[in-house]
Amino acid sequence: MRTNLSVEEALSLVLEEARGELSVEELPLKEAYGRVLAEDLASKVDHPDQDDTAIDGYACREEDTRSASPETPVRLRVIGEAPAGRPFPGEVGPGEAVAVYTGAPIPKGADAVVRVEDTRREGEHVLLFAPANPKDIRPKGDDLKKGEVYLKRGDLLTPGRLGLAAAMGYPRLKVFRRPRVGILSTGDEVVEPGEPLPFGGVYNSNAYSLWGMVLEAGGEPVLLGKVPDDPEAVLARLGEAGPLDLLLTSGGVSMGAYDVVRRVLERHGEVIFWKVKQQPGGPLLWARLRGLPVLGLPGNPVSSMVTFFLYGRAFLFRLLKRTDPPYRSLKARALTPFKGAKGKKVFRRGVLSFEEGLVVRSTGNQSSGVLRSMAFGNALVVLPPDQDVREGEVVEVIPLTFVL
Ligand SMILES: Nc1nc2c(c(=O)[nH]1)N[C@H]1C(S)=C(S)[C@@H](COP(=O)(O)OP(=O)(O)OC[C@H]3O[C@@H](n4cnc5c(N)ncnc54)[C@H](O)[C@@H]3O)O[C@H]1N2
Ligand code: MOO
Ligand SMILES: [Mg+2]
Repeated sequence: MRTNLSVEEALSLVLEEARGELSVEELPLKEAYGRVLAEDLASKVDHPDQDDTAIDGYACREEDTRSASPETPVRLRVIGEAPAGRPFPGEVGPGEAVAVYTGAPIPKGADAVVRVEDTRREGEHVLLFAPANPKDIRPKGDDLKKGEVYLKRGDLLTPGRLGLAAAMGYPRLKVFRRPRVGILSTGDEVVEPGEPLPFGGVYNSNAYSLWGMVLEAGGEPVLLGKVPDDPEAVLARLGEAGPLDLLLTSGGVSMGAYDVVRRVLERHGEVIFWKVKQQPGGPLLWARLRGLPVLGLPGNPVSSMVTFFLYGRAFLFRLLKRTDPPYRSLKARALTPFKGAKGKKVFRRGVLSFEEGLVVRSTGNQSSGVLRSMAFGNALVVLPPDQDVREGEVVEVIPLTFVL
């Protein structure tokens, strides 16, 4: 077992275990939203499928219209119209125009369009008060070229990408199965919300914060309930869990005599590392139990969320072969001081906003037991070991919200 690792060493040991191949399922577009593509997608079509007009107006020959102005309008004969989806069957000759509507194919013979606002219709004719512009023609394949790959295996299906898959002609998509992530809460004092709270009890918040974080990361959370600080109970509950790709436990990984998770994993599994030089989340544990990767999250509510975000989420991204990184670092100006810690990388919670540049403020009380910092913070403020940040200094921040 390794111990007292840096964040970077710990992360690389976690990612090493994300080796499995997730099976693939094929889903209709709507159900594929928020899932991860398991195949590259080449467009089945050109879009537009021929040159079309970007504006409502008149398609004509640009050379006929060069002298058009409000004082010297050009008069063309209107020989027909082309609404979107109904191409004009004939050809535009000199001195002629076809009324076209946004998205309609450009009629043969025309090479420019004048916008309807710059014209006046007079029966069979139209007066042009400005020259027609070739730039208002969208060339064939401007958006999509048939055969070109626009979506890749590992791409998260965001709203724009789901629309893109539809635009390319796909009614169904092959996506990776969502990894099943067990969430086991430990602690004699932990009580489910809704039950009466005994003296010294605490409602089980970790299971629900983690439920949301697992979903957000593309996993399928499986609540395994709560077990007391008893090794037999922990093992028995795991035996009932069904197949999992990752197990999250919360609590029981620190130094206490009742910190049972660590002892169970030492005895019945293999602990890969325990303790990372970070705060919160210092007692984090990473183990294997009968082939199942186990992330032992510290019980404090902030610690369990921050460690899942940094390690569990990254593990799931790797398993899903996601092309987007699990998180991104930005720089922001601190508008409040942030306290570092000796020998540890520190992840404070802050509110990041844009006010003449990116700025970040502390969420207030930074204790690992104060869950409101995660409920109302939107970023982690990263402090290298032994460093405090003063008001006005530039600091590394990791947004907790979705950034591609
Ligand atoms: N002597 C030492 N004591 C502690 C150390 C240390 O290094 N030396 N580390 C501290 C740090 S840092 C953390 S973090 C915690 C981690 O403790 P455990 O993982 O063993 O967790 P527990 O002791 O079971 O619980 C800690 C805390 O969290 C509350 N908790 C637990 N589960 C839940 C839940 N599902 N929902 C809400 N809250 C939960 C629990 O009641 C405790 O208050 O250890 C420090 N101690
Ligand atoms: O690491 Mo503990 O997570 O500081 O409270
Ligand atoms: Mg403990």
